[in-house]
Amino acid sequence: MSSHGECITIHIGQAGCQIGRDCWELFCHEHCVKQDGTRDKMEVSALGAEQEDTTYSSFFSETHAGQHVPRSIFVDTDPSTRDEILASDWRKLFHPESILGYKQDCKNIFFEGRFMAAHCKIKEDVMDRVRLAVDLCSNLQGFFVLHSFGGGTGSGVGCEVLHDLHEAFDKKVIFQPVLYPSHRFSSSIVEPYNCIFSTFYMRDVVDVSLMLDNEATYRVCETNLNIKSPHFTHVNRLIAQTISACTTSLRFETQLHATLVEIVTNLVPTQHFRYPMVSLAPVRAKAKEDHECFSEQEIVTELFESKSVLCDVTHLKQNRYLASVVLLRGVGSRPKTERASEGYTEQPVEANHVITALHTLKDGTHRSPLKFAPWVSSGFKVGLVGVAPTIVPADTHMAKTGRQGAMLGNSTAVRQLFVRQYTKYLKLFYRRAYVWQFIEANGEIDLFYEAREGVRDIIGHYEELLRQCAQAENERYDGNTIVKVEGMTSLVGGAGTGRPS
Ligand SMILES: Nc1nc2c(ncn2[C@@H]2O[C@H](COP(=O)(O)OP(=O)(O)OP(=O)(O)O)[C@@H](O)[C@H]2O)c(=O)[nH]1
Repeated sequence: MSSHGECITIHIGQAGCQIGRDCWELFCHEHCVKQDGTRDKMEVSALGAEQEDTTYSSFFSETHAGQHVPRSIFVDTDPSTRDEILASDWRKLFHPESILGYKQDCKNIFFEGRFMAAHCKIKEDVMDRVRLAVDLCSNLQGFFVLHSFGGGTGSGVGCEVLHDLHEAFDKKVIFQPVLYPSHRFSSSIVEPYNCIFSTFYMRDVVDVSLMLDNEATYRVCETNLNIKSPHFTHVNRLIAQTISACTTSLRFETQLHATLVEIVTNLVPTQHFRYPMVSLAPVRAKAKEDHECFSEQEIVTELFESKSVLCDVTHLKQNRYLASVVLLRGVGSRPKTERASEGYTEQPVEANHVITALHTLKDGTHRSPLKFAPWVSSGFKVGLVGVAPTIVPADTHMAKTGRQGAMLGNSTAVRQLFVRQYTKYLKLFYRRAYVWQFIEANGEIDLFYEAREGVRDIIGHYEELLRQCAQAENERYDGNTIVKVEGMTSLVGGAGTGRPS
């Protein structure tokens, strides 16, 4: 039994399942679970203090045979995802019936996904597996539902599953890491339709949508990991590392608690603003492995820099944070003169240092201070775990560091993602381009208008919030950007950030 309560992960569609596989591979390495699901006793005892830590049972259930089974469900309409998992080295890890595959994909169409979910028994199958997984929990915390908004399965099947999940377990947290379609790296022309429908239909059934996109993740792979032309393997490993950093306080004994409920409570001031971005730091190339050590101050500062954020937003400093959750893990930094072999003793990350670092960032004395909405007085939730991050052996690009942090930041900057997809949607819909395919897949033209209005409302809430911030700070909102009364500095200007007409 887990002291924190259990979490069930659901991976939907190709992107959700592929990233899910990488997440579980990493979790297994972190908790010394081997490919066949047994725990490596030698590795566990080498970890010392971690030996007694059974918190990992929040993500793994243990059978009488000593097998550790992920509390997870994989579902894709395309049969190849299931076949790939069952042919991989990790096939013994997963319960075979928790990997669901069907006959054909959803052709990139949201309504096809919804139709298949209802008529091919997909959501019944998923909910059956969910109920079985819930029966194995003694104190379920909630669900992680990982999928993309660009494909038909991730969006359409995801939407149906989330509605059922919300209805059946309305008291449990639903935490949704979302791969939002990105500016340049889209794989289909109808992604804006899928994305706007998903954003609209899932807005009331999920507690938190953690926004990630391929564009920013590719950029971090290129700039921080020095990978010349990254592909999904690299991107997925980085996303898995980020999700791992976001869940450490749920899987390890903590020095400072951050349960799923606490994370959501602190992060979401109102239901309108529940789209935090996420960042990971430090992310360094292997070649720099022994050349840097990281203090709490450095990690915290880097977490709030736009180069560390895994969704493609600009003008971070000119936007406003509503809340943020900082999750740090690791042992002491490794100054060059104090290598382990030379009597170096491990010091856990210090809670006081982290909190001081956060306040320095906020109080205006820092070289690039953070700006919160004027009525937010504290704004930080901190979680700490004294276990160093792990890199999977196959990852030859990322340096192993003794410490790592993730930041979930609820910022008005996220509005840019909605605006970009909304603008693309309007351009396509103005010409009624590709609409017939959505209608043929059981969509209705009215739903296009409804979704458009719904997402416009979401964007409108962020704009109203910025207007209120401007008023409270004695600045001026000019209908599109906010300008300083003195000095006329643009607050939210920049390409792709304005509101579409
Ligand atoms: N990071 C990452 N993105 C992916 C991966 N596979 C697909 N994507 C992105 O996800 C979006 C498409 O979603 P998919 O998950 O492939 O599609 P699906 O949900 O399976 O839907 P259908 O193919 O229509 O059944 C595109 O923006 C792709 O660029 C992956 O393994 N990793």
